[in-house]
Amino acid sequence: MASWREALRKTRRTVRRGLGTLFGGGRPSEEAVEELEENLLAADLPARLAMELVETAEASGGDGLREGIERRLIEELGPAAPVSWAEAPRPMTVLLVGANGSGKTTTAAKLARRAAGNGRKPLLCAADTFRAAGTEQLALWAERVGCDVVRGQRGSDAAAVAYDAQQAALARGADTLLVDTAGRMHTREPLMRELGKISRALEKGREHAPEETWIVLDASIGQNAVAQAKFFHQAVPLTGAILTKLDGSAKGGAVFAVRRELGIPLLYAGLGEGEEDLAPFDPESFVRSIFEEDDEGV
Ligand SMILES: Nc1nc2c(ncn2[C@@H]2O[C@H](COP(=O)(O)OP(=O)(O)OP(=O)(O)O)[C@@H](O)[C@H]2O)c(=O)[nH]1
Repeated sequence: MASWREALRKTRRTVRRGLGTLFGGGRPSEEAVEELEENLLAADLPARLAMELVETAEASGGDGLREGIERRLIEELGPAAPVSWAEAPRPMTVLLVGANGSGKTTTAAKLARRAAGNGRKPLLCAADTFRAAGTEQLALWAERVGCDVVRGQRGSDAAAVAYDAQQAALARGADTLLVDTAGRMHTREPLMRELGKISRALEKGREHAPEETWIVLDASIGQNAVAQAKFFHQAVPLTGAILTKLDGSAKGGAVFAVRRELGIPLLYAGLGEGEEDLAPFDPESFVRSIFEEDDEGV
């Protein structure tokens, strides 16, 4: 599995660029503090938070500055909120939603693998009825992670496919249904309404379903992910967020806006394209990987 440090290389470089001796002890120079401010904003930290850290640096005598900043940021993210697969209800349905290409299909497969690794019996549902390729891709992933998949006909009703998959899960004794939906632009109202329809179809099939509705957000779009997620939240109440492609993004600071403004737990982070590259979101590993010097001194 990709490590946090490896994955957050781009964000770390953005944050640490040109900081020289800022974290080396000694009173920070004005230039170094200015550089810090620019870097934090470039890494897409919310401006409010960046200002606060700059003030901390200005007031600091230098000693323990990095540790102080890290502590503040870890506190800002709040405690980790890991998914407890052992304690989660059985059966459980998880609806995955998000924009085009945000990483839903890949994440669905990664989650199936995790669920299976934690003693559950997952079933994947391809409720993307727009693109045959989308369904095909999930089927390939399912094979790779050794999980069954239920798919609908192209052009069929996504809500009906999800309903049938839930019945199939009950019939086959699968306790964790992961429903992969088609990617959609948050501004396309009919498509957003379809999410509500899928969710209601699941509830019709089984009371309390879907137990979870998780949004899959692409970290490379930075804080724009927040606005996007708010539209989805209106269409279907979200219970958690997964941030993908942190490894390809220099805008990892967006995590703070996502956490604070959405008010839903950050469950997992996508740290690579492989089936194992999904890590329970860990505020401490995240923050430390951004500020700690790496082997190349950056
Ligand atoms: N580097 C990296 N790439 C990722 C991650 N998650 C997904 N991807 C890549 O992002 C691309 C899109 O992923 P998909 O899973 O197909 O996205 P999707 O949301 O299902 O796409 P649509 O169904 O078309 O909306 C693929 O090339 C994935 O390999 C991640 O955490 N890190």
